[in-house]
Amino acid sequence: MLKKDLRIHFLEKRKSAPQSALQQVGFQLSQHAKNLPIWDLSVYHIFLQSVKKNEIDTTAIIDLLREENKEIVVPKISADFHLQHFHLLKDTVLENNPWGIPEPVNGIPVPPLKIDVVFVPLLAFDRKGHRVGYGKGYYDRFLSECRKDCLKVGLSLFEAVEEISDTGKQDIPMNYCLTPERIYSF
Ligand SMILES: Nc1nc2c(c(=O)[nH]1)N(C=O)[C@@H](CNc1ccc(C(=O)N[C@@H](CCC(=O)O)C(=O)O)cc1)CN2
Ligand SMILES: Nc1ncnc2c1ncn2[C@@H]1O[C@H](COP(=O)(O)OP(=O)(O)OP(=O)(O)O)[C@@H](O)[C@H]1O
Repeated sequence: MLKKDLRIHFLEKRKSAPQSALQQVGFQLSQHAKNLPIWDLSVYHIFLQSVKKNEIDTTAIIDLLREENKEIVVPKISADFHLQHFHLLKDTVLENNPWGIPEPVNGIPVPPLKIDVVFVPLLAFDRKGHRVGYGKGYYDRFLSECRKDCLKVGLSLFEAVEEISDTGKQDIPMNYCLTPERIYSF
């Protein structure tokens, strides 16, 4: 299937998920995350839920990262479809952007090369670990700035589709995807 069709289909499907389910899924994914071989590292990047867009609630994963004493980094939209990245500290002030995504108001940027693990927001993914996001290329660009050995863990409400047919050179595949049902390794 084509990315644009998958995007439409799964955005629509996500609209009907109640907030309680998004919280429940977040908890299930955090339980799966405990079983991934990713815990010997230091710097973990995670997105903050947009309630408005019915995204997965990532609070349980953030709590897990805090328990494990990991450095936590979150994204902020910058110019030209680029992201900047800031530490999430206890006193970090967050403000919702126009898409309902909480973002740090300020901070010292963390270079992508310092990041060891990225939890990636997904609309859909396939059996090879390719992904579909909102289609603005924010994560495509960001992941291309990370180290080759940076681990990429997709978080998805829905199970894998058979194949995304229009993947290209700039698409960086995931190492793992977590869904409510299972862990996919690629
Ligand atoms: N929670 C969360 N944070 C994230 C992402 C995400 O998917 N989830 N991102 C993943 O990429 C980046 C932000 N990506 C975005 C991608 C698309 C649009 C977007 O649809 N913009 C529309 C305007 C829609 C409107 O006006 O309401 C547009 O530009 O046309 C916004 C943010 C970084 N932070
Ligand atoms: N590394 C890159 N540098 C510049 N442009 C890029 C890069 N990667 C992807 N793009 C562009 O970004 C746009 C969106 O790509 P794509 O359709 O793969 O979206 P997506 O992966 O669903 O989106 P996202 O990265 O926002 O989650 C495309 O027009 C693509 O050409």
